[in-house]
Amino acid sequence: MLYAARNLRKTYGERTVLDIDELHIQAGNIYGLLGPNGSGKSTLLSLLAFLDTPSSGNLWYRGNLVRSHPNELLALRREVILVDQHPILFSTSVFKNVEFGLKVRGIPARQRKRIVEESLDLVGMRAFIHERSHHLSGGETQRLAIARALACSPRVLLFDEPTASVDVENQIAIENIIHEVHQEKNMSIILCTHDMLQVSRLAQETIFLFDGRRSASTHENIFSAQVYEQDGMPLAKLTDQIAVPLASSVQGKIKLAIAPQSIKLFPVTAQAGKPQRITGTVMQLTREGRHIRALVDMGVPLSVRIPLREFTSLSICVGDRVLVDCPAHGVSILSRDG
Ligand SMILES: Nc1ncnc2c1ncn2[C@@H]1O[C@H](COP(=O)(O)OP(=O)(O)OP(=O)(O)O)[C@@H](O)[C@H]1O
Repeated sequence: MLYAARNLRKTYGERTVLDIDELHIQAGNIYGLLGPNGSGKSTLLSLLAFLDTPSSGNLWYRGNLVRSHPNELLALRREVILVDQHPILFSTSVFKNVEFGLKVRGIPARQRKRIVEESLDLVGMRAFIHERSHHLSGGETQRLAIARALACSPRVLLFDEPTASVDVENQIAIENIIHEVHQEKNMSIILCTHDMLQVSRLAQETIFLFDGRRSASTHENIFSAQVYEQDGMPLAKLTDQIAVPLASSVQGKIKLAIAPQSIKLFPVTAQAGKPQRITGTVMQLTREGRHIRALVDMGVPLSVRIPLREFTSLSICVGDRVLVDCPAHGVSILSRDG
């Protein structure tokens, strides 16, 4: 077991922002860490990277209880490296940025040069070795940060939204790097992201956080909504134009999740029939095993999971207008006072 945690809490003043009863993370896997904004993902990553200590509860790393003694934490930080979404680089050369961690570890100069070159090769950045790091683009900066982490041969790599601020080309490059590092070096990886598709492409396991707590199921399509009644039926208003039906009657503001597999799409020529059907545009279609994941823009983005056979008979393409049906049984209320 790589990590285990019990009753792990982080509080700021009166506010508990992370409250994890139980967590087990196996070595050698890629874990996707998902959750809406403010759900505690970065807080959990900081604890797992030993950059912060919990307010209460226990964390074990490779079977040993983690204590908040500075020297012990320092030793653990050599095994676990967090690649931040906005890496802080020294305003020197790419070479010196990657070399720094090796110098700190007392690696001799000739060996350092070889390791820096190999690490830059791994991320396709060897040609930038003498560039000033502050001249790099967002994607190159992220790849340099990965090379800097890899140079130190960590046992565990943690990524905080590695592709959030990069273009598609760099996103593909970074996903390939993560995949190769995992395959070739058998490194354990925890990847915090908002991108469900990225998780399905890269991760074997998923951890989902909601309001600082672990959630048993992976909620997607999370919205804040105002509940109202129409003809005695409870509806949740997502935007001025969009409302979805609820299975139970509640009042006020709520936070809800719409299960992607419950949503039905129809060609826009089909009769709308029910008033809750909404129109949207298909923005992206991706194969996920025996399913197709469709990203539909209906004013707000909606992720839809369609069995392959059903999708084939639908014959919809990217750019098509579709009718969207979100049945009440697929809408779960996550919290009141949304
Ligand atoms: N140093 C801090 N002091 C006070 N509150 C904090 C501090 N750091 C984080 N928080 C709060 O803890 C909660 C969880 O934050 P965290 O950054 O872990 O969420 P997240 O899931 O990573 O969000 P995002 O997806 O937006 O990055 C937030 O409400 C945040 O405001």
